Amino acid sequence: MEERGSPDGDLARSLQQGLEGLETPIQVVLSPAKLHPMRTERRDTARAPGLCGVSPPGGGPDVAFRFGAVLDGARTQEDVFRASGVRRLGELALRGFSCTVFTFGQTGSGKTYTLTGPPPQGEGVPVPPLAGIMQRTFAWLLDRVQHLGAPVTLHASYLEIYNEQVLDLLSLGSPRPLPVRWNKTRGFYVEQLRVVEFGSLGALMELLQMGLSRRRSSAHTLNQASSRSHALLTLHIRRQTSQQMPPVDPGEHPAGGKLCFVDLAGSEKVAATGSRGELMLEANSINRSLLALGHCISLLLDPRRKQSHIPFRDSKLTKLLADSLGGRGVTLMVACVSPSAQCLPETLSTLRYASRAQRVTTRPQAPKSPMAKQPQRLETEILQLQAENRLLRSQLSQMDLKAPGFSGTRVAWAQQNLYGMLQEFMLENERLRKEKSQLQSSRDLARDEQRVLAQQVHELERRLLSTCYLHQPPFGPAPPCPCAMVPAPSCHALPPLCSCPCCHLCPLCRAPLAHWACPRRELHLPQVFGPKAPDGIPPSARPPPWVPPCSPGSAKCSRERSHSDWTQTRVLAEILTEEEVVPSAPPLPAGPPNTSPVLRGGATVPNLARRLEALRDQIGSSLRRGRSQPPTHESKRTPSRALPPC
Ligand SMILES: Nc1ncnc2c1ncn2[C@@H]1O[C@H](COP(=O)(O)OP(=O)(O)OP(=O)(O)O)[C@@H](O)[C@H]1O
Repeated sequence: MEERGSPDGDLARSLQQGLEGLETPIQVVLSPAKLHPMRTERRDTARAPGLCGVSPPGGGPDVAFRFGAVLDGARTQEDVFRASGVRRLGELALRGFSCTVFTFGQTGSGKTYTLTGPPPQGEGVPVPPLAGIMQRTFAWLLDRVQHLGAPVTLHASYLEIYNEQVLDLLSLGSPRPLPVRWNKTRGFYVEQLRVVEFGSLGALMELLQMGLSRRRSSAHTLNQASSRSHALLTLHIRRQTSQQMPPVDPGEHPAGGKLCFVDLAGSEKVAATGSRGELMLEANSINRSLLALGHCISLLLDPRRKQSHIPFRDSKLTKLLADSLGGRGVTLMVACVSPSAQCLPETLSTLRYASRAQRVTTRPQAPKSPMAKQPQRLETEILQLQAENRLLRSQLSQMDLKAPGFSGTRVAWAQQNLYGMLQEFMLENERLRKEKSQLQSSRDLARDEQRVLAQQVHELERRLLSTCYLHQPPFGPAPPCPCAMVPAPSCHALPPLCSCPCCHLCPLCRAPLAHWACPRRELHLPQVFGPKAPDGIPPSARPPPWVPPCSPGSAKCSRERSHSDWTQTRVLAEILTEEEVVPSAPPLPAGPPNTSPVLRGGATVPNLARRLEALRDQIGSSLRRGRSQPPTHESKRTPSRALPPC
């Protein structure tokens, strides 16, 4: 059953339609207490849905009030639960809003009864299930949570404001006063308040029972179980996502939606209740805080309220209700009045209070998380993609119509042609790849051959010089053979000249000759083959003396190596080494400068053949000269050096 004009029909609907952030009035429902045997006389009747009229005590016309819903005393608790709109607040809390339900009215008007049912029947006696709005909301909420797609974590805190002190009704030890603090993100909050996680209705009911049994209540004339404190039970609702769920620190309120039930202590005339002593002190404290609340509500009604200061700091109650009244919360007020004629002045006062309160507006706003924004962003993206899709489709259809050349046959022909071309390119590519690999292996082979030849040339040069030295009288006797010296490593292309270590030394400076590195060789060579340089070219830039003269541009100089050159080189090497030489490679193309081995005098591979020819001539003439001259003393002593026997 749902009352017309109730919050279920107005507030929540407008919020769901995306009016978030717009000014939203506090919703008020009127709930007269059931006729009590002690209090009879009269009852106010609801003349029309949401409308109620009260006859003033001094007579005169009825005063009419309109609220979201008016529930007469014949209604059951289930009716009240359904008509109050509290379920819609629960929905909003699940969506991240901060929602508050508070009962207001004079003492004994049924505030506690409306929220939690009859007072506890004793310590340890369980709270009856579904006794009041709170239990019904708990049951509904936990059922709702179970049917949500995403997991939800639920926490509860429960406090009372007694004599202007905040006490934790769920504290593990005896409750002690807690400070109320403020910061920019949370607003007012109670420091060190215990926040308990629960996962079942039973667990929540236990928390409720614990709080109710601790809450201060006393008996006075108008109520046998009068609450002496304002009680605030808050459910913290947090819908989990995979990314966000950091653990809640002890004493810290979890972020997310909130559903807060506030059972205000009733205003009372001390004379009427007969309160004395501590009861009177409690009554004064209750009245002061309710006055502060009324003052804030009056100021919030001021259209210039943005400029005016709202004194929320005047009491603990107004601090903790600040967000519900003037902030971003959604608030439902259940005004409770007694049908008793004796209470008419208080009833009128309550109705006026409630009437003002329902003109107070808030700007409900759920905290925005990146995940909460995601659905909106995705929706926008989908819309953009759909628009792009439409545009492309229309362009495609226009292209088909405007371009007759793109007929089916032509397209098929073009496709076939392109396929054929592609195949050809692939074959060509394969051919080129094979050719490239052959050229690379040929190049590697030629490089190896080049290296072997260069080593052979070096070795022959060394032998030639050694021979020349031993058979030239101007050099005099050869130095003694330093056989004790460690021989230099032999060339890998040619075997060592002989086993004698002297053969591995420069005959002029005695430097090791494994790589033909005598630094003074250039100085000695002209003396061996000719004392004078006719052209004046420095020895380092001059070709070796055994290279046949070659005029620039002559055919011999420019010609490339022929097969006969390679054959001669091999034959010469085999004559000298008496061993088979590695087969020759085909003539080399000129390679990049840094890859060619740089031989003495800048000679490269094309010169090798000429140099070998010259070497052959020189060795032949040296040997002939050596045979015609008598051996020296040294050569007699060390005949192996005159002509290395290899
Ligand atoms: N609708 C109702 N049906 C039956 N009994 C009711 C109803 N409303 C209130 N009562 C009874 O009236 C008495 C006073 O109610 P309640 O304690 O809820 O008043 P209250 O407004 O909370 O008072 P206080 O401000 O002093 O705490 C209780 O005994 C309660 O059981």
